[in-house]
Amino acid sequence: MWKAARFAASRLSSRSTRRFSTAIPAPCIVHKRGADILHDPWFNKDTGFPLTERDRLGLRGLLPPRVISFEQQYARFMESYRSLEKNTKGQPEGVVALAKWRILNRLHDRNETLYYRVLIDNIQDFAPIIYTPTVGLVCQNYSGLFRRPRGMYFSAKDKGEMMSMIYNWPAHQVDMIVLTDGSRILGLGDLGVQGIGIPIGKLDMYVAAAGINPQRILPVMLDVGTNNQKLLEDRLYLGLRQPRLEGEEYISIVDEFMEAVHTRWPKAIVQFEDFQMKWAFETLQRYRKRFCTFNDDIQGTAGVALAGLLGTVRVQGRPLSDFAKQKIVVVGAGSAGLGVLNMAVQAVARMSGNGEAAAKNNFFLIDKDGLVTKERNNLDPMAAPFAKEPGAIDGLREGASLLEVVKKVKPHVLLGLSGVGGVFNHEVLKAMQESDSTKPAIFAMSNPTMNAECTAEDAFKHAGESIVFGSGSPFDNVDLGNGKVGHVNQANNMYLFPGIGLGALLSGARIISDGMLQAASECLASYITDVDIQKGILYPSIDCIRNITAEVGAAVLRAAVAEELAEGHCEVGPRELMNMCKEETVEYVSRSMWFPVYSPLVHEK
Ligand SMILES: NC(=O)c1ccc[n+]([C@@H]2O[C@H](COP(=O)([O-])OP(=O)(O)OC[C@H]3O[C@@H](n4cnc5c(N)ncnc54)[C@H](O)[C@@H]3O)[C@@H](O)[C@H]2O)c1
Ligand SMILES: O=C(O)C[C@H](O)C(=O)O
Ligand SMILES: [Mg+2]
Repeated sequence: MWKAARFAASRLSSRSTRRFSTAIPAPCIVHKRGADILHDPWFNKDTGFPLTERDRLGLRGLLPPRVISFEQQYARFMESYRSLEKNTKGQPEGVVALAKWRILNRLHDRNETLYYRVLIDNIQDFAPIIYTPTVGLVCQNYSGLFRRPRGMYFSAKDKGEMMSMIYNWPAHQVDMIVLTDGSRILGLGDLGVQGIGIPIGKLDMYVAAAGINPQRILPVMLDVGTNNQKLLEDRLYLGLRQPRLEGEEYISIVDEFMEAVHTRWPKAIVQFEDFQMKWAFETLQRYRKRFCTFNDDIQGTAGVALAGLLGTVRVQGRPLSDFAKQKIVVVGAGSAGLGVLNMAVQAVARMSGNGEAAAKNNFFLIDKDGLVTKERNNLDPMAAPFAKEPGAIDGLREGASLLEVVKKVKPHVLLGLSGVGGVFNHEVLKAMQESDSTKPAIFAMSNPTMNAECTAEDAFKHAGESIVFGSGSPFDNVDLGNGKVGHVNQANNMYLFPGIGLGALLSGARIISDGMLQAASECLASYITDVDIQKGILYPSIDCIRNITAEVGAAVLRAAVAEELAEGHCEVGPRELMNMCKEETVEYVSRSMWFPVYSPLVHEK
């Protein structure tokens, strides 16, 4: 439905933004003419070009004569989307999902203003298409789906060329870059160049949730080869047909890219996404003090999970300080699982005041070889701090199975970031009924849907109706009968990364500190009201993602100011940022968000 009120509000807010004019550009005047404008999705208004613009931009005769309003165009698109939904009813899920992705992608290719407007207004319906889970299917089928390029591709063959290549990007300013090497796409593994779908989807969320101007986003693929044999043998594969670079060769490519980006856009924020674990940690350590960068899978996920864990304590009706007493089993010792453990342990240490060593006691880490203990051969240095003394819990040996651990530990929380669908099987879920909590939490955070550790339905069916449930990809709420509903929370880093990026951008901080990330997580945790918490709701509805992002962005910005990292953005300097109270900061962040409306393309005479 057309959101007239919001439309009016956006116009009002863009007027009042003048005070801090940052993200909203002056009326956009185009230098292109005729068909070139119609083929440029940023400027194109399709049948919406008014007659004056048709006259002065050489468009007369290139369009049917009737001028259609933005509202009518919007309604027309939604009508075709709804009829596609109707016509594909009963067809296999994947076929329907890809058909929906195609219709949205065609609009994205043609008319960005209309695309982002329908995305923002229908985020609940469209996020599962442009983001997880459909984006996973899109990446898997990318070579077949490819029509037009989006973003930039830097390959191992471009070594030595990146500094000049970066100037091939047509936009003068870039604020937000999402970068992948395609090595761990969701739980789907190495998809090589096909992983570009992930940066595209994440940046769509940046536009929808954080109001980053889509002219200033850049999805990037670093193609250093692939170890996926099937892709290497696929004649349609569009990436380099060579095994992945390793060691120095690999890192020199990433170094060159980071230098090139920093040279052209020193203030751009680079989000690392879906890198295999070794490079995720290595690149984070290597760049986080030199560039404004973060790793979403390690740091964004950690913040969202921590907010969910704190919410769980509230659902149990206990004071937040009881978080230190929660026994938490983390399944998956990769970039995401270890990121969560690091942040959660720091939070416990802060709350209990007993230091990090003691804080680790209640956390248990399981990977593909079972319980991680100090007896593990070739113990990964990143996992080592969380390895248990063997026998620390009666009878639990190195490599104990998930079921054994759950039965012995009786955890308050079972949190999966393993990428393995169904690993929380019926037995494991049943064992959670013996948890020491009356309202245990089960987080099946792996993506996409088929990689979730369990389904929502199975969780409520086997672990009991009193559980709190979260999943990385969306599931429908579960009907428990007698009018009762098992609430499904989407525990996905989409609740934080847009606010982290936007807050960092507007603060003008040179780096993204732990304090800024902690502020983001705390802000999300406190967003939920006690009334929602009573219903097992840990995260707000995605429908209000812009409001959440404004709050999170403001929290990040204020943390940057408090740590004296903020250098300001555009005309808003550090002193002005410092003088803003909390409410003014939230207002500033909200008003800096770009909102899709057609801008005039010619000066009024
Ligand atoms: N919900 C979110 O916001 C979110 C964020 C980040 C990652 N994820 C998901 O988490 C998953 C893992 O991501 P990652 O970056 O940590 O991957 P990763 O490859 O770095 O780590 C995967 C870990 O799972 C372990 N594992 C594999 N099989 C297992 C099994 N049968 N039992 C227990 N552990 C097993 C591996 O040993 C490894 O430690 C992916 O599916 C990803 O989509 C979700
Ligand atoms: O992409 C997502 O939906 C979340 C996360 O970044 C992931 O890698 O699974
Ligand atoms: Mg990711």
